[in-house]
Amino acid sequence: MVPKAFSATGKALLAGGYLVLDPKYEAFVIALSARMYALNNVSDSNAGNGICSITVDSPQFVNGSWTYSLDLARLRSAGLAYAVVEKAGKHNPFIQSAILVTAAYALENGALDEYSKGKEIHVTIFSDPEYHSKSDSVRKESTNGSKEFLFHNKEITQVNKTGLGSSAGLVTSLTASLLSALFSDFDIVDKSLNWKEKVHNLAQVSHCKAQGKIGSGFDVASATFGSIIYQRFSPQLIHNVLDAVSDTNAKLVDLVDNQDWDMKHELCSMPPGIRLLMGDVIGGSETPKLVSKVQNWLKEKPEYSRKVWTELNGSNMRLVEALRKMHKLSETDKARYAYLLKELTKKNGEDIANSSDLPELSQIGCAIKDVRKYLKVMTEETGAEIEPLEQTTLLDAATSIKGILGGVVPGAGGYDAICLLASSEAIPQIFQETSSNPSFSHVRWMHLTEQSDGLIEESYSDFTGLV
Ligand SMILES: Nc1ncnc2c1ncn2[C@@H]1O[C@H](COP(=O)(O)OP(=O)(O)OP(=O)(O)O)[C@@H](O)[C@H]1O
Ligand SMILES: C[C@@](O)(CCOP(=O)(O)O)CC(=O)O
Repeated sequence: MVPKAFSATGKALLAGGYLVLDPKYEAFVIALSARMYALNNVSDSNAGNGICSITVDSPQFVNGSWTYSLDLARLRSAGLAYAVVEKAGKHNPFIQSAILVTAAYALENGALDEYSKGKEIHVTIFSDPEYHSKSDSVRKESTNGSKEFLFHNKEITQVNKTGLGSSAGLVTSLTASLLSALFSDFDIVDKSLNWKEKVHNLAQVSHCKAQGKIGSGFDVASATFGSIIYQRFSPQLIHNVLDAVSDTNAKLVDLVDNQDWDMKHELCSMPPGIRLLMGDVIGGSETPKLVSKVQNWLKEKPEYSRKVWTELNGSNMRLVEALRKMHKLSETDKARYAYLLKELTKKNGEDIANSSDLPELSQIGCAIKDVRKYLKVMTEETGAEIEPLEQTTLLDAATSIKGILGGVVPGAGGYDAICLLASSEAIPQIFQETSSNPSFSHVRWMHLTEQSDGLIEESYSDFTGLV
């Protein structure tokens, strides 16, 4: 087998936090250039017959190696939970789950038979620098200089995360890498083979299993499909598979290959010349606490909360529509488009929202203002710090800088990050202005760009010197 490398993207949920948990509403997820990579290799092993060994190495972290033995006979008779064991008893729920679920799918499709004679699959994981805090780390680059990673002197569980969805990227790229080692016809480019959908479905199941809950799945969908308008699948689909014990493998294959997931992942990207600027805010929030406060509010005030959500959803959709219109204009009227971009570098978001002569831009600015207005209502109503005062001050300060259309707290909100829409041309000027502005002293601009594709195949040789 020729070794292959796959990568999946990180994410920012620009619009649709909380609402995305309900299949009624749509959300806008931007895929970001922080990628998680999974490189595979298959070799003969000296393990006994009927045992397949899968090792996953994550060399950027101390103790980052997990080896699982798959007893294929037990896998058939007793099911997955009893047949996959990490040799040293080490725990990485996301890696274990991806192996378990992918192996069950392969077993049921006869793709593990060849491995029963003792073969070893080896996967090496790399993650781009923006996923984790940089403290106490050493940079290393590949021989051709095209990849550069941080090597930490701590275990993965001890390194601070930046909230870009490392587990979703890991599960998605690892699933692709394993499937590519197991199925000779694995191909994510040829759409007719549906492999990308299969990676997505398997990764959703694995991610839910590892987390012990069924989330909205927007992070796995965007890690696979890229920047998208996302509408979730029915949680019952995955419930049924996770609940089944003895007949899981057949149910899993049916879920992955035959069921209608009835979800939306429609490609949607930023208009050219407008960029998403992510600021990592020093501090942090606990998403589950915020979510549970919001859920209490939905129960306590069902009618009022629905009204607020209807308004918030309307604002989210106006933002998506205004961005789409700009995109279209960039193709149909290049001169007008260039003029708008020039004006954006000269004006701030507050002025733009009030500019009747720039309706294309002011629609974006007004939609962002409305999104924030309703997130603020939710903040006050629920007591969850979704857009807390400190973030309001920061976003207002950003909206008064030339070149910035406006910004929001991404995802569940809180103190983690801010997400701004800015003119690409104005970025250097924005960096300069904010570097001397005390309002931004605790903001670190992340070096990220928007990605249209989520899961892609990488060139293996780009990692020479690192593997
Ligand atoms: N490079 C990696 N190597 C090995 N395991 C990893 C790696 N990156 C992430 N993981 C696994 O994912 C876990 C982190 O997942 P978690 O869902 O807590 O964070 P996240 O996905 O980055 O955050 P968020 O959902 O808030 O964006 C780690 O504890 C580890 O089990
Ligand atoms: C609150 C929620 O809607 C978004 C959480 O997003 P993030 O983890 O803050 O990026 C939860 C979810 O969709 O799983």
